[in-house]
Amino acid sequence: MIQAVPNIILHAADIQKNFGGLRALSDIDLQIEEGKTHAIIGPNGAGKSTLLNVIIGRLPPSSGAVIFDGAVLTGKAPHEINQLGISRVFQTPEIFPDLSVLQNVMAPAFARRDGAFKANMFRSVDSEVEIRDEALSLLEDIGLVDRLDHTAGALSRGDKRRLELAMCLIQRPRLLLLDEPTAGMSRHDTNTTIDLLKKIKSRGMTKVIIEHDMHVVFSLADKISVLAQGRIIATGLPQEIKEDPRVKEAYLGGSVE
Ligand SMILES: Nc1ncnc2c1ncn2[C@@H]1O[C@H](COP(=O)(O)OP(=O)(O)OP(=O)(O)O)[C@@H](O)[C@H]1O
Repeated sequence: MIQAVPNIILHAADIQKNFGGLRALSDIDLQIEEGKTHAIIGPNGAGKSTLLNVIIGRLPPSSGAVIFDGAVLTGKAPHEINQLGISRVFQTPEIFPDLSVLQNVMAPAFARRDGAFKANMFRSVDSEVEIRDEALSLLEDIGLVDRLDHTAGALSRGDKRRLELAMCLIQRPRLLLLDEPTAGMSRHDTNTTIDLLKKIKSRGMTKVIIEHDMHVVFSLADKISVLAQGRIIATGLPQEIKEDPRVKEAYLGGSVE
């Protein structure tokens, strides 16, 4: 067991990741403060998704370690990392397409309660009043409560993404990782999602968010790290990042306003 640093819930320490001859991540040292929203930004191919995949155990680092609340995650399977309290919203939503919207949100709550999914989990669904109420409240938050009995597979891509977010939230993770949570959404849906993520923040959940949309980043982030060519070139408060010449250069004239 490694000593937990106060307020730091996650520490990716000295991470390198190689794909054959390509070094995708170099000398990564990322510290995430509990209860905060930490955005990771950077140009295409900078290594953002690779870093997220290393954190959630989908990719082993070539060297270095990821520490969550004093426990080393490196070497653990993704489901073990999930059980420790880390959830991730994917770029491509991972939902149960044949189940209803409500059943999709309730399913992870049964897993949370029982420690595993069960084949008969919906048999006594009506007696699971608390789980149902929690799911309905989340569906209200994401604006899907009027479609709770629709088949999830028939939802639009943006709605599927918000559904997946509700499926993560009902697990009550301590750390939520969001990989471009508003990609492909209309401006209206993006703003609904920003409002929802602000609401979660008031509940004290820690979030790491990868995002290209600077409106989303600057609406939500307490802290921002900038990745370029596999290295963190800057970490700071949003205003510091906006004014950092290294960041402007990494975007090659692109705007971080
Ligand atoms: N499984 C893989 N095998 C080989 N190379 C990979 C693999 N995954 C990513 N890469 C390479 O690693 C580098 C970082 O990719 P990554 O997807 O992490 O970047 P990103 O910052 O998430 O990009 P984007 O913003 O476009 O999603 C890129 O050069 C990419 O081609």
